[in-house]
Amino acid sequence: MTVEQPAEPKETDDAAPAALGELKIKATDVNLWYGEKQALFDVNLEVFGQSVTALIGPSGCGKSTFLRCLNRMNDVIDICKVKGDIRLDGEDIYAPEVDPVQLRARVGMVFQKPNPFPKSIYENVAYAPRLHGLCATKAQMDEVVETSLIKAGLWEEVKDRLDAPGTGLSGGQQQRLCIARAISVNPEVLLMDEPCSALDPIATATIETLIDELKENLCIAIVTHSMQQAARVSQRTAFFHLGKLVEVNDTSTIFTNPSDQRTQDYVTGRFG
Ligand SMILES: Nc1ncnc2c1ncn2[C@@H]1O[C@H](COP(=O)(O)OP(=O)(O)OP(=O)(O)O)[C@@H](O)[C@H]1O
Repeated sequence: MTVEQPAEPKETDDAAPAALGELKIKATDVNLWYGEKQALFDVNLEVFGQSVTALIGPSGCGKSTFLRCLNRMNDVIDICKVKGDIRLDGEDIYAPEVDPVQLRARVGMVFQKPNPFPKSIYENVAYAPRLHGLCATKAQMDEVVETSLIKAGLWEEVKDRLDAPGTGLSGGQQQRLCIARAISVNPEVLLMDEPCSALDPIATATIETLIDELKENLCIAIVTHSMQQAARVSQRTAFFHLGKLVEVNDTSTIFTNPSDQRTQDYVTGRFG
């Protein structure tokens, strides 16, 4: 993947209420191509801490592609080229000196399909802290594993079987295990790409409650196909269409009084 910087990054004109917390990520003029095909066009978006930003829009509009720009997961796609400027706490995440592995410890990700490693529950959570050398002793690691599982709302269900395979858990438990794995290295941002699409309504409700709790200490960006979910879990919503960010605003405004007709049509179910 190659990355080019725009000559003069433009300011975005999003005004965000102070209640959303500090500006965490600022994406300016992001354009992205898969080979010859352009998938993102001049996307400008600010993401704030201690809040949830939902990315919505019809299938193929670029939501997941944009989300993957935020922790450089697109780097692994050879044909992918990103142009633009993305800053985390003011630092350019595409700068040559930035190590993508370190970046992904700060900006964790949870995927659509729960994907625990074929290892024990304990080892799933311990993997990243070990990779990053965060724990000097077994006792410290035990504490990180327990704390992460508590924060992910899974501890009570698994504390007596930490050596059992993570893949043996139910789908909803596996997804919470993946969340525990992602938060085990204390990320500042958590990216969630349709985290509930493979789950039943009860497991979905559990994850949504968890998202609400996690946002107290985390900046969360979530891609969702469910407008009900976006309305339930997010404070801000960004509507994408054909690779463009059409509008972003507080969630209630997007759902009740959007400024663009395309947003109106999408949130009222006229297309998508
Ligand atoms: N690895 C890839 N190689 C080539 N094209 C891709 C790749 N990933 C995505 N695309 C294309 O980029 C565009 C945006 O895809 P993306 O998955 O980001 O959309 P999306 O809004 O998340 O869609 P969905 O809601 O269906 O998941 C689509 O046209 C898709 O076909």
